[in-house]
Amino acid sequence: MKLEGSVIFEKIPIENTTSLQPIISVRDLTKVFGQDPEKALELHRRGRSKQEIYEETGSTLALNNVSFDVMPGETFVLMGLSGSGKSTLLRCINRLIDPTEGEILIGGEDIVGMGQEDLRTTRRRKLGMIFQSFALLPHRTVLDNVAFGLEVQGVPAEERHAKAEEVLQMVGLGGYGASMPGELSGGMKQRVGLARALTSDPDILLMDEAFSALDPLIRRDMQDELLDLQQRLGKTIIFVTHDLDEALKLGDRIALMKDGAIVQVGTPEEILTTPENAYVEKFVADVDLTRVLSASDVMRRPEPVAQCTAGPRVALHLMEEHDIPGIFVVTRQRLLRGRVTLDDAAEAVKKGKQIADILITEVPIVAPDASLSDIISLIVESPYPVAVVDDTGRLRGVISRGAILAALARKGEDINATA
Ligand SMILES: Nc1ncnc2c1ncn2[C@@H]1O[C@H](COP(=O)(O)OP(=O)(O)OP(=O)(O)O)[C@@H](O)[C@H]1O
Repeated sequence: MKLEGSVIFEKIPIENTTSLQPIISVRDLTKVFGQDPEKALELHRRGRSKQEIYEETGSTLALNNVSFDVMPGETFVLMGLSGSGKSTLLRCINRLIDPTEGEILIGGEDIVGMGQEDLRTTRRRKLGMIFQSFALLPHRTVLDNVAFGLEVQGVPAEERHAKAEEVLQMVGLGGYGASMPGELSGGMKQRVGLARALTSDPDILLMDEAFSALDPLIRRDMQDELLDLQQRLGKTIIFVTHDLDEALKLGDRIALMKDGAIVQVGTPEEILTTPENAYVEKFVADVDLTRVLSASDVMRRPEPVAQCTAGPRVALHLMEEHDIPGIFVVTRQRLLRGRVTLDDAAEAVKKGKQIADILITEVPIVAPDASLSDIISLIVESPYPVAVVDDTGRLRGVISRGAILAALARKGEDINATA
């Protein structure tokens, strides 16, 4: 048996995503509300602010040169304060609002220049929309609400009801088809909204503050449900929210908006740890990092210390020399067998045992993507550093109590350093 730390911790090749085409491409999108968009745009090109443009023309520059791509299967969150342009941007994507300038490609098709017939087809086949207000028809049953889109398309009753029943099951509302919307709680109503958007099996879900009207607990349930659905169905989601916690929880990437422009696009971690300007920094200042960081963010990569055949005396010497509190033993670079502490090694030397004889096998193990808030008590209570092991059994890293504090302090410093 060999004692190895992590000589083998080469980077795992990340799935090659460069060949993927974006499912949504937004380029230089601008929207002016009001009588005089030309004048407003001209002032905008001359560098006038949103406020100045409004004062001079009475028109509102709601979107200001917005560009971004969304990849298939991604949850892309539009976040920002009230009035920053999130809803306008979302509604331009399905053309509930016509942009003033710019380009939006959905699956390579230009939706801005599309005629009404093609637009209807694209909306039906590719885009599902979910609103904060649920927008259910109060005098129709849940089943008929969910089947409504199919009914409009002329799908026969039996077929559309079967499909509606299937999606109701999917969102956890099997058996509620005969209920009326008024009999349902807010969370259930929003499940109906979700089911209705899913009936036509669109590639893209556009969600506008979809959970904002719900009680906090129900809201959390719905967020979990959405993550679960997304995992199962692989939809592309554009999710509008003004709530940073929600954005951090749901978003693969987040676009932070201000005054109609995107101020930063990045993963939740990038937004938190490398804010591009003072506005983003202020926005994320109060975030609880333990909820965002995962085990792999705070773990220390284990170093190889010795061959197992060297015996406990060598291990003891190396551990003392390098101030290593303990070693994990890894067989064939994969299987975590357990752990030897400095005391154990000293004991083994005294008794002439082999390291293999004194392995502690009940080592706490966590997954690399476990959130720090979920594992923090385990780490604090564990007498040993916790092992981070991936689903192939490979030891990816080690988290000690000190490592958490160090990581949190480091993230804090990173954030301060970018001020
Ligand atoms: N139909 C409209 N006519 C005129 N101005 C509008 C219209 N819709 C939105 N606006 C303005 O455009 C700007 C962006 O509004 P938008 O609703 O997109 O922001 P938001 O970030 O979604 O805000 P909220 O979270 O409050 O909905 C705001 O200044 C708003 O007043």
